[in-house]
Amino acid sequence: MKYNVFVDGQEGTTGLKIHDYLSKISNVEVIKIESERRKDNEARRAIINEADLVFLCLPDSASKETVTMVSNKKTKIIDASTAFRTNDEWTYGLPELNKSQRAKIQQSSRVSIPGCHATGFILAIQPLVIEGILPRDYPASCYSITGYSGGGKKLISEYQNSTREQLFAPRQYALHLNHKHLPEMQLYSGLNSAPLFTPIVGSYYQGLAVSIPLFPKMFLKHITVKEIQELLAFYYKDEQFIRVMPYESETYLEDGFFNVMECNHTNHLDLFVFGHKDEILLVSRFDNLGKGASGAAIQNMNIMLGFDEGKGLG
Ligand SMILES: NC(=O)C1=CN([C@@H]2O[C@H](COP(=O)(O)OP(=O)(O)OC[C@H]3O[C@@H](n4cnc5c(N)ncnc54)[C@H](OP(=O)(O)O)[C@@H]3O)[C@@H](O)[C@H]2O)C=CC1
Ligand SMILES: CC(=O)N[C@@H](CCC(=O)OP(=O)(O)O)C(=O)O
Repeated sequence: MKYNVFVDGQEGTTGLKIHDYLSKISNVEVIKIESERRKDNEARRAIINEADLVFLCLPDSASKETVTMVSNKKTKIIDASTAFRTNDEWTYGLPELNKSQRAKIQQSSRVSIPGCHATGFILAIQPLVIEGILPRDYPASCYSITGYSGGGKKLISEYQNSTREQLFAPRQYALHLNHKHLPEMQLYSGLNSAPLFTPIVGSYYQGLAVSIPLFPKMFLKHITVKEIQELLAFYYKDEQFIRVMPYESETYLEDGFFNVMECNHTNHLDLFVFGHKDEILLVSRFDNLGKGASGAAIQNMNIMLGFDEGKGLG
């Protein structure tokens, strides 16, 4: 059986990458809209209601409007925007979140893809909350380094068409401490409040690493840094896309430097545990366009349509 799949936002960064993945999956038929009609609501409404599954790769406001156009009860939606991630009528598309999330995704017809920074934070921290190591009122913080493709066509164009010297240096942003991923970071980490989060964009296309400092003296239980690594490795042992690196992760550094681009062009997320008895640094590394967006969208599609979860992602 072939499924009709439509990508709304087909010419955007996330949409183009989803098309790349779809081209490797035989049992989907990709329906496209003529380029000049891609913002024509009547054309979009018709095609959306013809499709078995639609990816929305649009700004939040356009996603919200588009969802109101769906009248075919059989049409499944996967939304890449921030619009529905904490909406309880939608399922959070992070299959590795806990033992029941995959089944929820499979049964759902409305799935929201997690934010890229949020993916890295939640997957690193929530096992420690669930296992009663981190108190729910832990004052968490994290910073994230991302390639500029995370900002979509506009930021890509700024980086690729400007010679402004300041673009060569890493740039912090969201310094009002109100980044749009905070609500989902709080809700799905299990913490009582959102972390203090500072993202940094660098002068490279793709690749992301979220770093989370932890202070064991604030833990609820005594646990060594090596045991934290073992706990994460056990928690994710059956997950094909999550790799928990051995504790002596320094061997994965290059002359002492971390390579933020190592997971690029894959759907993998690598988790590292650095530190010693008084200070721990968790780092999750992945491709912002892979597990951080389009790869995650395909993984969710595979679950929703009953395909092998890694189909097209290899
Ligand atoms: N880039 C990334 O790493 C990630 C992005 N996301 C999210 O995915 C969504 C898409 O992001 P991204 O691909 O980066 O963004 P882009 O800006 O690269 O692409 C957005 C696309 O949406 C189209 N579009 C905008 N408004 C409308 C509308 N009203 N009707 C139809 N099409 C419209 C644009 O058209 P046009 O071609 O005319 O510009 C463009 O093709 C966003 O919500 C973003 O936050 C999520 C995770 C990561
Ligand atoms: C460099 C840059 O601007 N990155 C974006 C990446 C996140 C993104 O696209 O947001 P959603 O996943 O929520 O859609 C940001 O931090 O806002």
